[in-house]
Amino acid sequence: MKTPIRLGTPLSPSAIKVMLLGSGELGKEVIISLQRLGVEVIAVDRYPNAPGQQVAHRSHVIDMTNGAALEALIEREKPDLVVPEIEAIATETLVALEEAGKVSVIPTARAAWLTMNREGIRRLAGETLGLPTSPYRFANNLDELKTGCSEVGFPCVVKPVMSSSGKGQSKLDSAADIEDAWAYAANGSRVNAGRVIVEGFIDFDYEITLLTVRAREADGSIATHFCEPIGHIQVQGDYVESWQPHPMHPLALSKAREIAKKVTDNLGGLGLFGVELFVKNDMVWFSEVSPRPHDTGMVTMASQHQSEFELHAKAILGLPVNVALRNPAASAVIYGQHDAPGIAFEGVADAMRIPGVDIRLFGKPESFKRRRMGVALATANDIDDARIRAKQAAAKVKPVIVS
Ligand SMILES: Nc1ncnc2c1ncn2[C@@H]1O[C@H](COP(=O)(O)OP(=O)(O)OP(=O)(O)O)[C@@H](O)[C@H]1O
Ligand SMILES: NCC(=O)N[C@@H]1O[C@H](COP(=O)([O-])[O-])[C@@H](O)[C@H]1O
Ligand SMILES: [Mg+2]
Repeated sequence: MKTPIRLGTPLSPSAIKVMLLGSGELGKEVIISLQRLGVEVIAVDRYPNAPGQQVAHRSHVIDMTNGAALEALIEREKPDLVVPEIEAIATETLVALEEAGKVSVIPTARAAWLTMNREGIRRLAGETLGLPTSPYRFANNLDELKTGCSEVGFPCVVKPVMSSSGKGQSKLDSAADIEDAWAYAANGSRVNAGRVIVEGFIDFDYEITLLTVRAREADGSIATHFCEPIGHIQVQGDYVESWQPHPMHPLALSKAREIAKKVTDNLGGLGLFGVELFVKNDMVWFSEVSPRPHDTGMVTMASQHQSEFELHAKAILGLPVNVALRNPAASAVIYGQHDAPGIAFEGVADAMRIPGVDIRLFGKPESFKRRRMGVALATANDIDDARIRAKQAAAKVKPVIVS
């Protein structure tokens, strides 16, 4: 199916219909951007009233890892574009539907399939493209994990091959940690328990997300655009703070862009990618890539003229993009802090009184202690001040249980 270049009227025969597979906080912002262009949006997730479903034209709740259920929904809705928003999708079904010419997947069904599984993208990057990565092994059981750890060496990091936001991930300092890591990975896996990657630990100076956009040019070709690097801090494999622009040595920046270009060229299609890289001096390692907006990229809602969500929406529709920075900014995560449905948030006004601060609350129907429920955004003259403001603002927002 060709990329639409003519926009329509939603809920009419001229409508451009886009189906989001996954409708969390990232999808919600993509949907808002699509809505602004009069696109008809169908939001799908595994539970009702997901953030993006609250702002879409209509929504469906299905098990997106069930290929038959996914195919039936796509056949029924006949979207022009299918936009994966999470990894845990029956991506082999998307590959088959795309091959049959029944649907167009963003950026491509193959990209969604390869990046759903750490093995797919790691072998592509490390073995096919020859990009620098941490040393790695895969394991299907405890014995294989023991062998893998001894080959990779300590410290190392064990992760389920299918998981995100640090779920099931642990750092191992010695062989004494292997059994716990295996059990933890089996619990944290989103789709299939039982296969893990063990990666050598990279003692990086800092890590970045390089948002990379493949967008249509006036002559019909596809050009690659790089946003300014986003620096971030992760705790237990989950992002807690990000900022843009992260200053980089020119050589490291050019290596980062070269890696991002190689991997996104191979994945192909149109849209925004979050390329995760580790940096030490002028050495750069590829870590992983999301063929979609990235959680650390929420900072772009405050830092860029066009946020990563607007860039994704525009690029997938075949429209031109502007990746320019507007001003330095930072983001800090607001966790639920309680296990409860329908929580409330106090202190939002106090947070917003900090100069340059804005708050986003995602509207997730149920809170968990470590579930991301909102984000504080802050602009400033430099990233240090922006980070201070964002963290202060996030700390002022108090999730409370409503009895
Ligand atoms: N090999 C490694 N060496 C050093 N740090 C690592 C390594 N692998 C992961 N980490 C740390 O853990 C974080 C999360 O890892 P990774 O991105 O692989 O997990 P994830 O579950 O895919 O997270 P997300 O879905 O949020 O991107 C990294 O951003 C980095 O801070
Ligand atoms: N690192 C990936 C990431 O941040 N994905 C974002 O989190 C949502 C799931 O949140 P939940 O687990 O709270 O439902 C996803 O739908 C996506 O928006
Ligand atoms: Mg990651």
